[in-house]
Amino acid sequence: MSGDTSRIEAAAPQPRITVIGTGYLGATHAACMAELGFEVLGLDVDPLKIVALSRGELPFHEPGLPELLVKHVSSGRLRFTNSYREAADFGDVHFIGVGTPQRPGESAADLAYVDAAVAELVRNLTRDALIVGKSTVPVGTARRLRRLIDDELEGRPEPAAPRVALAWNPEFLREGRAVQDTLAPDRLVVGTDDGDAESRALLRRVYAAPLATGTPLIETDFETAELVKVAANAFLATKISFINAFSEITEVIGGDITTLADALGHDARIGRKFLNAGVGFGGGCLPKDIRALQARADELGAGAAMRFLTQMDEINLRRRDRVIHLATQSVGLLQGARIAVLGAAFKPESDDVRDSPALDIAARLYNSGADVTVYDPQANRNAAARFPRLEYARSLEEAVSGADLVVLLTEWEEFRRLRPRDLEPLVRERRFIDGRNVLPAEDWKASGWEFSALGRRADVVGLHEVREQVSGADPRSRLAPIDFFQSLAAE
Ligand SMILES: NC(=O)c1ccc[n+]([C@@H]2O[C@H](COP(=O)([O-])OP(=O)(O)OC[C@H]3O[C@@H](n4cnc5c(N)ncnc54)[C@H](O)[C@@H]3O)[C@@H](O)[C@H]2O)c1
Ligand SMILES: O=c1ccn([C@@H]2O[C@H](COP(=O)(O)OP(=O)(O)O[C@H]3O[C@H](CO)[C@@H](O)[C@H](O)[C@H]3O)[C@@H](O)[C@H]2O)c(=O)[nH]1
Repeated sequence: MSGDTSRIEAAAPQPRITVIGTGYLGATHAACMAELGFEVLGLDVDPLKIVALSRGELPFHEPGLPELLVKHVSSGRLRFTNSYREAADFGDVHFIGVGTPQRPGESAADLAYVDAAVAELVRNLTRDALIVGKSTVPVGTARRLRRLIDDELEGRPEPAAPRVALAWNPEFLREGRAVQDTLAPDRLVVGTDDGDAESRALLRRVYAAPLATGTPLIETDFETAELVKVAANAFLATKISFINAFSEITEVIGGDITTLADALGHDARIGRKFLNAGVGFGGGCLPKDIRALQARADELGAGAAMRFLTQMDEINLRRRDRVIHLATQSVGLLQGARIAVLGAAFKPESDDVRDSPALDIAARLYNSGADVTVYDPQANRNAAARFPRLEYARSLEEAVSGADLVVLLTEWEEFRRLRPRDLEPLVRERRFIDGRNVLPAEDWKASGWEFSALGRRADVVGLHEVREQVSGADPRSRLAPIDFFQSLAAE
């Protein structure tokens, strides 16, 4: 892709670009725009982020991005600021990539950051500009922002009033593959009002490089563009929950969930991707986006159509309960058990712990009295900021030392390569739960491990054996075993 940039550089003058909000999405977008040959200014309200980025230091983990950041900060093509005035004076095209998190205690998205960013930008604009929304928003947001922009401009003296256009260009990048997904996306979607030809033409110039290599471009209205984004995430979440729903069946009756997924995936109409059964989806996108979609559909009086998403969410969250249940069955009593949790990020190749199944499970095990040590190759710092009371190990070996149970919850390559003999000299008990279905169960069982995985019938000590273990010499037997058996019976 970078091979195409010389042609773009030659075609001066290029529009100057600002990216407002320099988190996972915005920092990636800004660096990739610079890679495509544009002069770029990134803006964020977080002063620490701006200081770090201006020094060429990426404040999060994303493969390939540090190199691009250093390259373009050094060349001067990529700069960062916290001044809206500077951004408004600089840019022809302003991408909005601020957060749209779930509102605390509600399902709906919090649009306060998007509204504030657009309002602040427009307030400072004295020249014509195209504002391009990239944040994931509920359908109807762009049309509402159009009115907000018009209201903001109303009353300005005529010669000074700039012309401000708006387009919606949702982002589909995945964390861990953000650079590739931005430079060579599967598709580009651009929503405009009334077929706004000028904005479309400008964005075709911005995206000339990916378009030249055949990236499909879908030019449509605001509503369709907004909906493509949330529909894509809803579909992906549904695929994951679909296979995980079958896990609940195979866990009872037997069967192999991975073989089932492989067999389904051979049907080209279904496809194998996103059918990996395990502890399910987390992160800063899929969970909040399906909840926000359900909430928006409810507001629009179309809630019944999206009700299945609530079920997808429930299936997803039940996977976390299943791990707690397996862990309890395995160690007999969580109170005092030493549990090593491998993984804290919501997925490998990311340090993002937003709504991470791994970290949620680790915290729940801890809250049930287990002595939990977490190890993640990249996310320990973010995890510790969220749950400072958990223990964090600097290595896999340190995490599993003396463990009564090892639980794999994020499938980093380092964990996928694990073999029984790597852990045997370190653990206290040979017990393993594979929460991502990435290890060969038979090898572990053959080495004498009690090994269970999601989507497979539990192969852990049964209730009878648990009873014996707890009433035996184990000091944990003093911790209310009666309550424990009653709670098991109640399940
Ligand atoms: N992370 C992804 O993989 C991804 C992919 C596609 C879409 N999205 C969407 O992109 C948006 C951003 O997600 P993210 O993961 O990058 O979030 P993030 O929290 O990493 O980054 C958001 C940034 O916006 C900044 N910000 C907040 N208010 C601001 C304001 N008024 N002006 C300037 N900066 C402001 C924050 O300080 C933060 O740095 C969300 O809508 C998300 O759903 C994210
Ligand atoms: O078969 C699978 C695939 C994924 N996951 C989990 O699903 C979550 C999301 O994974 P992924 O979609 O790869 O990560 P994100 O970076 O959150 O990307 C999603 O969310 C982004 C933000 O909206 C979109 O831009 C992307 O297209 C969309 O894939 C993670 O917890 C994964 O562990 C599974 O459990 N099983």
